[in-house]
Amino acid sequence: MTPLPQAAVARMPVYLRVLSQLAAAGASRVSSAQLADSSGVSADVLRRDLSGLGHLGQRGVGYPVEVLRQAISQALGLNQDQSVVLVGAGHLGTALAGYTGFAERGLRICAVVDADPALAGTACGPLSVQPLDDLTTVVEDSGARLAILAVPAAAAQKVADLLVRAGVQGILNFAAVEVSVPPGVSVRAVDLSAELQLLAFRNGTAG
Ligand SMILES: NC(=O)c1ccc[n+]([C@@H]2O[C@H](COP(=O)([O-])OP(=O)(O)OC[C@H]3O[C@@H](n4cnc5c(N)ncnc54)[C@H](O)[C@@H]3O)[C@@H](O)[C@H]2O)c1
Repeated sequence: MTPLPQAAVARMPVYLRVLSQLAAAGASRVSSAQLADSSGVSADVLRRDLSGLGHLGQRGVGYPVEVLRQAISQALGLNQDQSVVLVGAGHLGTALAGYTGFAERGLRICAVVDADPALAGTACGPLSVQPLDDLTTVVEDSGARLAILAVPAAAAQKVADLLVRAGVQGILNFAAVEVSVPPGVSVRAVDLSAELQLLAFRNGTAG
């Protein structure tokens, strides 16, 4: 099967979330119109995206919810749990470590690392904080290929470098600074302030 286009991959988690909600509500089939509507895309875009997964839908009958959910999970590599190392056990890190919703999406925070010696060995969600000196071993031993950066901006690049050297290939960066990574490693930045500013602008509430 040809690889999915990047734009389609970016929309897959949204389809997956809607399908999970439908499955939880007991639905066994969904029409492309309904799935498209709930996902905020056009039916054409949805059909094109899902055609990359094989022939799963039937005209007039729709898609089988569970089969489609499995196919998307497999395409995203989520049918086997993805281990994620979390760096930074502060306010944000603690909230993320305690979030139970990751597991439902095939993601598992397997370790929490922090530079503050006072935090080493303390609880962060269900995990115990490990010292920064152990970061390389933690990544190597867990086999984690994903990491979350929840450290101050000033520390982000240094931690990203350590993570990449240890084998991490994807970083979700919450720090308000751009981090550079070598080719083959991906970074996605989360900036809630920017999202809120965008909403304020769109709603005309800015100024
Ligand atoms: N993107 C967003 O929308 C968003 C929202 C909230 C916070 N943030 C950012 O997330 C980061 C964390 O925020 P917070 O409120 O949890 O801060 P915090 O100060 O509560 O926690 C930061 C933690 O990082 C640890 N740390 C510092 N240097 C480190 C290093 N080199 N290696 C490992 N750990 C290190 C500290 O010991 C501390 O426990 C900050 O950069 C903040 O600006 C972003």
